[in-house]
Amino acid sequence: MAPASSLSAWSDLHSHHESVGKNIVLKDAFKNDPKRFDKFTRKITLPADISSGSNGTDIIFDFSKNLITEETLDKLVKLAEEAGVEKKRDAMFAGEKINFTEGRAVYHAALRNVSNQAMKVDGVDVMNAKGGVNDVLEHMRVFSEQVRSGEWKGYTGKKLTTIINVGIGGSDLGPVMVTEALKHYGAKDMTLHFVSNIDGTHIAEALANSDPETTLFLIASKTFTTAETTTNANTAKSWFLEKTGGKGDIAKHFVALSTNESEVTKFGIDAANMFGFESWVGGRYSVWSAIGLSVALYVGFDNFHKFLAGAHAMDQHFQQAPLRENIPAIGGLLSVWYSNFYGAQTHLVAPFDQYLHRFPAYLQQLSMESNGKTITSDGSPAKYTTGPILFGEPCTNAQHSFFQLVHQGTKLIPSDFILAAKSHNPVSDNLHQKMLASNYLAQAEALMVGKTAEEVRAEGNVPEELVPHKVFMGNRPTTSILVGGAIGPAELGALIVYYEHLTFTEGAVWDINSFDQWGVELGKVLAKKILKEIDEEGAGSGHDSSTGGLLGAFKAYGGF
Ligand SMILES: O=P(O)(O)OC[C@H]1O[C@@H](O)[C@@H](O)[C@@H](O)[C@@H]1O
Repeated sequence: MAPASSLSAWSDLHSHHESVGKNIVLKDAFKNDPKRFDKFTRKITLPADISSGSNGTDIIFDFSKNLITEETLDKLVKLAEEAGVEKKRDAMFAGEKINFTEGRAVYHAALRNVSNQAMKVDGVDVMNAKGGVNDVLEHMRVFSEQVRSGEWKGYTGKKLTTIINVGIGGSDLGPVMVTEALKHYGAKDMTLHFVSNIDGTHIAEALANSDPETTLFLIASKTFTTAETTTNANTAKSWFLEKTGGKGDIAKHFVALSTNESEVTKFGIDAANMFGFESWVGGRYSVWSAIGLSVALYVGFDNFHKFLAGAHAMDQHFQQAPLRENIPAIGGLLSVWYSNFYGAQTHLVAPFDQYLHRFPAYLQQLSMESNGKTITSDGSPAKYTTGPILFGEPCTNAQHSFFQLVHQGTKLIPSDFILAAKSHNPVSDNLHQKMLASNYLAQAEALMVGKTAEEVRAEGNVPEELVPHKVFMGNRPTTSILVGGAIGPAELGALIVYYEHLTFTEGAVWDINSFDQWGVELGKVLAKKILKEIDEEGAGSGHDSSTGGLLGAFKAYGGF
């Protein structure tokens, strides 16, 4: 594929930005067009049998407070067509090896293919093959039901009620985020810990509160070679054997979620207690795979299945909807519009939902590990900016910390706000929910309308020198996502996949490989070398004076 900047739609968008885009005044656009909300809002309805309420849940994506006209949208769609977004999407769903730097298919959609459509990689039916998607799901169902019912017992015959997931990156962030998001559905007698950091504090704190007789360890690692995970897992194993006086049965208390059977058995976990997946599942897309076992254990397999089904519904929408109606494609194209034509560097995602408090952290890996790339498909550096810096926190908290910059800073920060119409906790007669919703609406409105100097003056009693400080520029774009019910497993699945395919669309336009992550390697290699040097005499070799100086100081202060 050609670099995005060589496409005719790209230059066309540049002229369009000059003549139209940069002059759009959103509040006027709304005044001039009473139908603007309808024109730029898209909706997906999830099937009733998987939705959190008794009717199918609508999820509304209101794109109308973005800096676009109908013409802009047409031109962005043209860009997607010229960049081959649909062709690339179809290649992904056909199991082609679109991860071209690793020679792999990108097939996480197969993991949530609950309608069991034929999906093949290299001619192999990944759904029904022995050890394939359906077999692993069945293994997860049986195991999660046994643990939840107490039929699966620890070595002294007790039910396992503490789950410690040991994993990092995609083998941590998805499970943490989803179990937090679905806490309302979680087993009340279960305690979950997610240990990821190599900082010994993380595993120590989890173990300090755990009883080896009732603890189940999930060692989650696609490769089973990640230093943090293998080290934490070994520490957990030693603790378990020590606490049980060598009588603890590893087979009853340790399972592995991985693609690497030989490393799993080397670690001491029986292959029968391994939940597998394939190399075509990228780490940041692995919550749908065996890596999601903690989710299935916590919320039950039926809910895990609904989670997959909600994701599948968004997959089908992405596959079938024409680009102009295609929700994730529009999200991705807007990101390109702001990144490449307005010079925006960031993408804020703020869920007005406490259960979604780890959602932005999850999306950081999804977006930035996927599209934090410079090199395009022909090996040359992109002549344009690529992946934005994604950040966020739940609201209303974020409003009281960094929203100052979003409202009055010098940067343009395209923002997504997410709200569920129904709360799982309608306390104080829904007062909290109404206040939450009023903030969700008010923030997007305030960012758009701003406040002029005249309006500040009209408030009265404002000394003239303070007027400029109280002005809000406004015209700051937001996308408002409204879940027309509560956020249950299916709704959450669909929301995640919206961001997955948004990220896909961005990468497809930018002509980069969104599916490798070579950028995480260099630091790992250097850390290995330095680890050895900590145990050797001196301050290492071949380092710059800063690294060498700090290494020496660390050893001196730390007593190493
Ligand atoms: O699941 P494992 O193989 O332990 O990898 C954990 C994480 O490691 C990082 O370095 C990246 O490669 C991530 O994409 C991955 O999710």
